[in-house]
Amino acid sequence: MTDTTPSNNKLQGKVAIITGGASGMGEATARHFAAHGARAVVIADVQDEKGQNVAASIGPNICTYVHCDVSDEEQVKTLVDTTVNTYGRLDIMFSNAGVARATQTCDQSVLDMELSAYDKLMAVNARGMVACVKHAAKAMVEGRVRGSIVCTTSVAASIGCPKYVDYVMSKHAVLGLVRSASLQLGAYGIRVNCVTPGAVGTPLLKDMFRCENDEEADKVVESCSILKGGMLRPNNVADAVVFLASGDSEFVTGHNLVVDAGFCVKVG
Ligand SMILES: NC(=O)c1ccc[n+]([C@@H]2O[C@H](COP(=O)([O-])OP(=O)(O)OC[C@H]3O[C@@H](n4cnc5c(N)ncnc54)[C@H](O)[C@@H]3O)[C@@H](O)[C@H]2O)c1
Repeated sequence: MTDTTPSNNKLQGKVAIITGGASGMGEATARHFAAHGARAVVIADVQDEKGQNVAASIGPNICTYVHCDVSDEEQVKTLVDTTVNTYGRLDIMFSNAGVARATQTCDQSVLDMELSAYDKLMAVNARGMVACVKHAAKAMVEGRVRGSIVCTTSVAASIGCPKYVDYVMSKHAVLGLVRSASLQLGAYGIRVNCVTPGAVGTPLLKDMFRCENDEEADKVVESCSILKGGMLRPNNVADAVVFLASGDSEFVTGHNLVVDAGFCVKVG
């Protein structure tokens, strides 16, 4: 008989990697994973001091920080190999690292697109994502783990924008990756899903919308929300990632879980 008792330990004993875990939604998810009983949470990021502080605050017995630039496949492979060597397996990959733009001077509209900036952004947001899915999946197949891979895309994957063409393209690419990978990895019992956050007041959003402070970021978040009476925060996205990472979504794969306070309904 299925146990229907609600559980706060949805990830008991699991080993997880979170890219972009030093900040924003990755950081919130690292805290949620630990609170849900994960045995090991490995934060991978390029912001070393921030990442080390987050890991220390969660607790060194559960959480560790590893420097990993996801645009470098070797670093991603080393991250996954080290995790498996240390903890014996990999159950969850939350591939979440991303950047809003690669240059401060250009908004990347079609007519003034800087292709060198496009290359840099795609190297993180698209190439980095596929490197994480590839190496996590290989470790899960080799370890015979029916794991869960979750990728962060964006509402930008479902709309066109007057600027940030490279960002919009990179997030469309994540949807294609998740759909193809879920099809190919289903044979091994590995699930691949994505989470689509709406506007959330993180450093990335502040950079994209050139917000000077939290109040300006909150205004952007509010203007993107049709659900009033609250503000979409990193924790709300982390709740969705816990669902996709845990047995609660045992037969969910190839899915795009939208957590956007209604933004997509409004625009589209
Ligand atoms: N904030 C939003 O409104 C929003 C909306 C939709 C989607 N997203 C997506 O959510 C994800 C998380 O972003 P966030 O909003 O929490 O922003 P954030 O800036 O707080 O976190 C992003 C993290 O990714 C890390 N990172 C950047 N480049 C990296 C690299 N090459 N290798 C490893 N780590 C790298 C950063 O150092 C940072 O810690 C991103 O993929 C972003 O595109 C954000």
